[in-house]
Amino acid sequence: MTTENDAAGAAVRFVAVSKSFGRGEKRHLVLNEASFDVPTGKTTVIAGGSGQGKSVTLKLILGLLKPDAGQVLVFGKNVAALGVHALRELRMQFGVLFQGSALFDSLTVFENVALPLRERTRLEEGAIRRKVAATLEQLELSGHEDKFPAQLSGGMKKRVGLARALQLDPKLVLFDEPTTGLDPVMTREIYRLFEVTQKRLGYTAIIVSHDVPQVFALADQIVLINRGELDAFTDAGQIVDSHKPAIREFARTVTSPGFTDRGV
Ligand SMILES: Nc1ncnc2c1ncn2[C@@H]1O[C@H](COP(=O)(O)OP(=O)(O)OP(=O)(O)O)[C@@H](O)[C@H]1O
Repeated sequence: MTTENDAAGAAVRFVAVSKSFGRGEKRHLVLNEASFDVPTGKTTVIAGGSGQGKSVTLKLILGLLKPDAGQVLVFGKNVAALGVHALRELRMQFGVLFQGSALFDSLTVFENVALPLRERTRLEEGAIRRKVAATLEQLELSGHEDKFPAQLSGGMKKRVGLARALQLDPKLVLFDEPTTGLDPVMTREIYRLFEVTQKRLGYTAIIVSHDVPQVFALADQIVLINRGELDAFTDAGQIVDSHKPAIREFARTVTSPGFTDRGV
């Protein structure tokens, strides 16, 4: 039986989690007794084909969806069992960067990044200004404080989104397709800045991405989802050895020397 103490060392733990949508013949099983741990302070990449359950996995962690069976433990807490207040407290420790960057068009770069500090802390204006300036510098956005999102390139918008996600010093940062719409150069740039900030701040990162196999280079752990099956690996080379047929099938769709060398 799983207890909260078992989760020490794992920021997130999925214990035999099942999730489906629809009923009867239309029932669609997205996760079938899926289990994996997200190690604290490390980077876990979640990959899989379209519609395989990557975003559902993130939503279960955020408490936006509840499992049909099993448990999702975040920092040792069963997310589905938390009340509104406790869930809000838990989410205070999360940073989130989703596809569209979700910037407010009517706010400047500075105000977008300052928003979480204004809404969720009691910091004084001077402290807010110093903190935002420091983050903008880390993300190479100094000098752009007074611009509006419409004046920014796609890559800059993502950087502003990342700056905002990091404002509350999160312990866990969730990235859902952080490079959507970016060219390869900007994509590399975002992942470079991700690595810089993660090294500096030490947060646990979960990245959902289609940039396979490129994104595997960032991963301490790779979680693959295909046809309801989920398997976790510490090295891309191990994927072909999965005992789960649906995962081996997904590996066949991924072209990289790591796979082809192994005859997949
Ligand atoms: N609220 C919902 N109601 C019904 N079905 C849903 C709901 N959320 C997700 N699904 C279904 O669950 C499956 C997994 O969806 P999910 O968004 O997690 O896929 P994904 O792996 O993130 O795909 P993509 O890479 O295309 O974003 C899909 O078939 C989707 O239609």
